[in-house]
Amino acid sequence: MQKLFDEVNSLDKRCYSDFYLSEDILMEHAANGMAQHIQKNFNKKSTIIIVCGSGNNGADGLALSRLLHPDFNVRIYYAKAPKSKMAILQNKRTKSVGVKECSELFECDIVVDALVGTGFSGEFSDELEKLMKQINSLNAFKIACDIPSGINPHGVCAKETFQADVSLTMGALKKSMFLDEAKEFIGKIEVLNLGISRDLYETSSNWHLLDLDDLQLPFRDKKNSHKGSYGHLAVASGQKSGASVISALAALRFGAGLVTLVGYEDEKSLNIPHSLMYSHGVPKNITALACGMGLGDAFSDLELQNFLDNDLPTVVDADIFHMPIISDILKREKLVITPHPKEFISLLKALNIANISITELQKNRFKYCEEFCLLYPHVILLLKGVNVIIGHKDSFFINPHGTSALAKAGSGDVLSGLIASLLAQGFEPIDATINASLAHTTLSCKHLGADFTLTPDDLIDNIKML
Ligand SMILES: NC(=O)C1=CN([C@@H]2O[C@H](COP(=O)(O)OP(=O)(O)OC[C@H]3O[C@@H](n4cnc5c(N)ncnc54)[C@H](OP(=O)(O)O)[C@@H]3O)[C@@H](O)[C@H]2O)[C@H](O)CC1
Ligand SMILES: [K+]
Repeated sequence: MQKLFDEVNSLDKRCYSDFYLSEDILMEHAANGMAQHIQKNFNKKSTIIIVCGSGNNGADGLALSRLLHPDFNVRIYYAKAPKSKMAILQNKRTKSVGVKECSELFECDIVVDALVGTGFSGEFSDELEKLMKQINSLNAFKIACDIPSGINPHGVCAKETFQADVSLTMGALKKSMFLDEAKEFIGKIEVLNLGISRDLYETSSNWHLLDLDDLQLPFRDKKNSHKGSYGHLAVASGQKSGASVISALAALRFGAGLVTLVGYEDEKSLNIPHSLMYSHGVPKNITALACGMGLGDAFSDLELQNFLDNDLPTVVDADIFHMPIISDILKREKLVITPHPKEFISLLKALNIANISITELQKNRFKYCEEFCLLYPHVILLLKGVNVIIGHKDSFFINPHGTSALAKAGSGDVLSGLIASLLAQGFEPIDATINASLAHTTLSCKHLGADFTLTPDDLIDNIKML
């Protein structure tokens, strides 16, 4: 798990005041980190264009050029004249060692984007937008200095943002790198050391990035056990029963001792897989509930109330977010909700938190998750997206490991099944949500076929490879 920050200016300032480091020392380490990355991964004599802007991001690029010259064939492209104190100083140093500039872009091995970093605001001028298009069209390997130019600290991406293969970011991870919109531009991420260990550079943070190896799987340590030792999950099975079957099968494979579909259809007409139970009411020894997937209007209000008439850990998803009963459900303890953006905006509207479009939500995912969790501190929120956000009270976790392979009907049903399975097995709701989300993305990474071929059945099948 790694810490995430809104901004790192205050962390830099702490280095000056508490550790007696100067801006120059920090910048030299930033540039040296980038130089080491290039020296490790590319042949000497590779041709490198460093596109520099007027602020300290440009200054980082200028310092990098000095460190790589003359071992590499470096050219500076001045997109804007050096303006900040450090950019002017670095430019003098660069010129004094004889780094050459270029007035036009050309095909090269590496292009480094040091046009603008965390100081970006507004939009690019037409001229810079055209330049960025040109840079993006180069075949060169693309390295973003700190953050791709065009992503601002609030995560809003410019119309033409640098498309990095790798972002070499200074000191600590910034939250803006993990907005869904940024996923297209950010590439791989490496954090560079600024002359002090990352542990000392970083302060505390309520936001964390989940690593795949944070995953904790169910562990069967009891030798003298039976199916009841691992929980009994009830899944509401409604109009589109396939969704509940997917959830139930995922839950069973992920370790729940017993999974029962609860519905009011004729069992024989449904063709239920033989590993699942089917019941017209909630069995007595249930340890967790899952509700909403494919539910439609199959349950009467009374049937739904009966299903939920207990204080068991519960995960709700899909159709339930559009039903009036959601406001009662949100009063439950041990509740996990897993909306996708469209469901979340409908929920925010129903709860009078905000009346916003999906675009507005996607640009401000962090803010709206925080607002919801402040008002519903007992609920675990999992907001779906390419970078999943999990929130509880004032703690937030981002799972960035999802891929477009998961963009398929039924993926969400698998996720709710995984969460429900861990709830049934006794995991705390926040741990169930984090671990199920990590397992879900790990399952998609284990898929051997092309990404477009992944189905919910593959995900369930892959659970045995965890
Ligand atoms: N710990 C660290 O993160 C460290 C980071 N360092 C590097 O410093 C930058 C941040 O430097 P800063 O000078 O604050 O900001 P930038 O260089 O990113 O941006 C400011 C310049 O960008 C120009 N700008 C802003 N918006 C636009 C725009 N829409 N179009 C064009 N240009 C824009 C602005 O120009 P003006 O003419 O408007 O003034 C500024 O000149 C950080 O990202 C790191 O790379 C240090 O190395 C220390 C450690
Ligand atoms: K940049």
